[in-house]
Amino acid sequence: MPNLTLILLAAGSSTRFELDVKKQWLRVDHKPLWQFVADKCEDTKQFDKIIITSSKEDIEFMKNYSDFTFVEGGSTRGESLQNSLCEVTTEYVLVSDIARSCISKEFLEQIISHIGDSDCIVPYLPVNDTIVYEDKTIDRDKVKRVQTPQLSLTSALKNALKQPQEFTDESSAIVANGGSREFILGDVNAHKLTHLQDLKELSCLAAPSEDTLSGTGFDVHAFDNKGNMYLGGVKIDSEYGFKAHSDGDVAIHALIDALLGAAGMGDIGMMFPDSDEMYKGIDSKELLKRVVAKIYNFGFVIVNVDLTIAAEKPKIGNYKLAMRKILSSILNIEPSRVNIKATTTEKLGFIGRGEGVGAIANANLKYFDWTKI
Ligand SMILES: Nc1ccn([C@@H]2O[C@H](COP(=O)(O)OP(=O)(O)OP(=O)(O)O)[C@@H](O)[C@H]2O)c(=O)n1
Ligand SMILES: C[C@](O)(CO)[C@H](O)COP(=O)(O)O
Repeated sequence: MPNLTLILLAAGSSTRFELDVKKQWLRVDHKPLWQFVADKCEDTKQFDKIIITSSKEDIEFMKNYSDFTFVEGGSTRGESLQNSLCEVTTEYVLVSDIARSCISKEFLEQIISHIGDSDCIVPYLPVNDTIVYEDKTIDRDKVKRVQTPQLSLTSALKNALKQPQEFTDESSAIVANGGSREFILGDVNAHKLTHLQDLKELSCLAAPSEDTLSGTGFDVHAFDNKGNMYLGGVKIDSEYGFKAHSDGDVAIHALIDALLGAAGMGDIGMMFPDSDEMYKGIDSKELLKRVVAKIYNFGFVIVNVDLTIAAEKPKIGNYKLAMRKILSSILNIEPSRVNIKATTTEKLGFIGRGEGVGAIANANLKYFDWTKI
């Protein structure tokens, strides 16, 4: 095995992709795109270590999927690279964009076979179109479309990145610092996923699995003799509220846990710790909105939810339709896919004694089907 670390840059915000789902979280069968790429690279058995840079909000969730080394990225590709390089101890480092999702084993091996030939080995594609630069047609044979992965001498890359300016690829930084670069022929399959239409160029990506993922949630809150009462996002006509760190909307809390459960994203306490003053008295609809945004960002769509509110008091019947409407608008699904049920506990237990309210929720998710756009 060469003395080599792989850095996969995946901390971008996917802005130009223009969908709720971040491109790194599109599913290829059941794997997120970033894991699909990383597993494929790992299968080559060429790397001492594989580092994945990721944004702060994605990193904890990524750790649930695999054992790669995860490093928090920065606000630019260059910053993300710098952060990852701190973890590199091998003589050479291969850097690639996670967005170059169809790089093949053969292409990786081809690049690695040039190890030591230069400070940086750079794949490129020739340009076949006429190129006009500032209204002047220039010699296209002198123009190259630079790709990743790029193979660098780690010390040369670390030194090059000490320069103050921002570079769009590794080789430009190394050359600007007086280092050497060798171009090798690139691969059309290393096409970068930037815009939606790029998906058409990435034929290695299998459609997402059609699995339905199901989650449950359960929560209880005791009554408090003061405050407002909210249930299912609706203000209830009541002289008392709930004891809670937030507004105590037990139905939304159960729903959040059902959604997080279906997505494999832990629970409400992990996401919004009740030790955090930031969430004191917070409107639970706000918490639900944040969870829903993450669910869509991470490549899921919500199929339906079903909520049961167990309460001796207050009576829920007159509020069910309002709950259905408000929750469906937050979940971004049809009201018909949000079911609200209410029950008593036949005067049994703390609910029966009228000490508080319990709620159970179920949520079903599917993977966002990017093949249908
Ligand atoms: N702060 C950043 C910005 C980008 N990248 C990574 O660098 C690669 C190239 O960036 P690009 O394809 O432009 O991805 P995004 O930055 O996510 O896209 P956009 O510019 O549309 O937001 C991607 O794999 C991206 O995840 C990164 O690790 N850290
Ligand atoms: C490094 C790179 O992939 C080479 O073409 C490219 O510069 C990075 O992509 P970005 O869109 O500029 O972030």
